[in-house]
Amino acid sequence: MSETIGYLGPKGTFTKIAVDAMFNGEVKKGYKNIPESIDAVQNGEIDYAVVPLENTIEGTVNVTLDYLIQADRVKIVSEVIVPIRQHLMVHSNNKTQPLEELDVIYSHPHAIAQCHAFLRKQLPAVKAQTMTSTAAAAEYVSNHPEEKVAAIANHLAAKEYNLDIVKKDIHDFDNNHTRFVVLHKDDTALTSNKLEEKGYKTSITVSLPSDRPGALHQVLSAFAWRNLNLSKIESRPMKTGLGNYYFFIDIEQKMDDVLIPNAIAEMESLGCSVSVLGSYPYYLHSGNGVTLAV
Ligand SMILES: O=C(O)C(=O)Cc1ccccc1
Repeated sequence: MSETIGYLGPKGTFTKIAVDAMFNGEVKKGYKNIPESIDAVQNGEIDYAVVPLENTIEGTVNVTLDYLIQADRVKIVSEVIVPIRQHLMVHSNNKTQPLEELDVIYSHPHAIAQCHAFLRKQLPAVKAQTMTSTAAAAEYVSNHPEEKVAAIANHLAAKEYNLDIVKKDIHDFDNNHTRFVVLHKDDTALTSNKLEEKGYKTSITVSLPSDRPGALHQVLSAFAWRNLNLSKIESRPMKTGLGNYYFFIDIEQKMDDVLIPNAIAEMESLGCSVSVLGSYPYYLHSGNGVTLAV
């Protein structure tokens, strides 16, 4: 039986680009939001979910990180980094309308944030309003030719919803990439037969004991003296009170039998709670097919 892959839908999202980079002929199912796709893996309704974790311009996708920290029954099994190009698009009936006359520009909050300077400098009077995804914004614009609206989305969404790109590459910084992770119910790493492996990461969460001075320093030294390279450390509120945090940590190395388990044992002996979210290969999507013929 074919496997099912869940993603933030509808068709034409950046998450769908990540899905297509990692998977082939499997069944693909779009969800209205990221938590729904993570729940679907946890319930066994689908086999894998692909979710955005962080972006070079806008940083962490908090909803994904918070959900991953709480979702104890899913593991990260793979990662793909995708180049992101944001374009402004309108219904073809409105392609000659001056952009200053737009009432609303719709998109996903992360996409709006990635184009913040463009919107503020070039279209300061136009309202930016969030939608559940960039493709949902494109779909709305396609269904409302009578409204003075535009969407920020990718070239596939423009194609899928028959929209005209009126301004391309409106993201504020050229180096715009998003890191997507693949979630699964068990921790078997998922390798790609299409992309070249760039390396391996192990992701963990750590919560500190409440009243131990220097605990974070000691946690970091457990990695430092073992020469374990960290590529991300981010704190997120535990939601139990001000000052209580989880730390999400990426170690730039595959889980081994000695170094990482011993670092975890050292942190636990300090009174920390540690859980391993996954040890997985990561890939870079070349952006093939992302060039625009406009
Ligand atoms: O809305 C989308 O297309 C998504 O997949 C979420 C997202 C938004 C902006 C950059 C990367 C991912």
